[in-house]
Amino acid sequence: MTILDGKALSNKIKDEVKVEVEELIKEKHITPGLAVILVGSDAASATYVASKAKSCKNAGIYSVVHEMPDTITQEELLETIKRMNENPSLDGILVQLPLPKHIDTTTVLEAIDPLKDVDGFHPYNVGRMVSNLDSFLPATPFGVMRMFEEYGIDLVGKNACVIGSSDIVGKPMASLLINAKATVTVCNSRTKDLKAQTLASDIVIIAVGVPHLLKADMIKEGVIVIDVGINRLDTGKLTGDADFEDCKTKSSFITPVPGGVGPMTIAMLLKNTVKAAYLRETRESK
Ligand SMILES: Nc1nc(=O)c2c([nH]1)NC[C@@H]1CN(c3ccc(C(=O)N[C@@H](CCC(=O)O)C(=O)O)cc3)C=[N+]21
Repeated sequence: MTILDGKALSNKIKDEVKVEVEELIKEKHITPGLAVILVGSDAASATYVASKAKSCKNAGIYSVVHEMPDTITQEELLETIKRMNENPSLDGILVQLPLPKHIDTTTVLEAIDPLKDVDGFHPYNVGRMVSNLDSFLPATPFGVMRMFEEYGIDLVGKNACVIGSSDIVGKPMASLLINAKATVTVCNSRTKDLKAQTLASDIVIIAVGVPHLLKADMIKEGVIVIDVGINRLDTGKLTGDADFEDCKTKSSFITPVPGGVGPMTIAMLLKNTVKAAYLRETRESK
């Protein structure tokens, strides 16, 4: 059994990004810039945003966190995005999710310039991703794919089960696996026999937000378990959607929580920001 060490791998990627940023500065005189919009005062969101800002700073990426109260109107938010779209020194724009209920998330995400869409949530990038064209890839599934690559995990012909069909994780994850020639099943809360699906799978990727949903009796010997869940228990401890101690007894590879997929998400966001900075000249000639 091998633990997929997302923490260590994310540090390696962050070092790569640092070098890429130095090159951009030296050769093109561009310092990559990321704008993060944070609406409201959710504690978890604020923590993630602070962590993103810190990682940017360490990598030499300029970042601004634009905080807005949850009383803001949708129009004010759209106006802010428009200004950021037009600001040439901001290469990436990220609107931290979830947004307050009175704001329509789709409208907001569609307002971001697709060439600055470092989250890869704009329909333009979603469409390109599904069509296997070059695009910004959503950071979490992108990070999972990078983990497979680094640990030499071959996806061709594998049965992969994605549990959870969100726009942010499940759907893009399924797309990337399909493009990698895996055979993909996507399950959701209405799936009739989840255990039948997981037992038939070589790879199980779970992203549902239910602590310890995946147990050893649901997986076959030698399975690869990717746990995207991050749940804070009453004790304050973080735990995943898989019962790690139980599932590891049958897994060939498994990600821990914390220290698995989470840190990869931030590393791939930095990668996407560098990619956006390389597009700066393309944007300006449009
Ligand atoms: N527009 C947008 N883009 C996002 O990418 C986005 C978002 N909204 N909203 C919230 C989710 C969540 N997310 C995480 C990033 C890092 C960790 C991470 O680094 N987790 C650490 C632990 C962190 C801790 O100790 O709390 C770990 O798993 O080891 C987790 C979760 C990005 N998200």
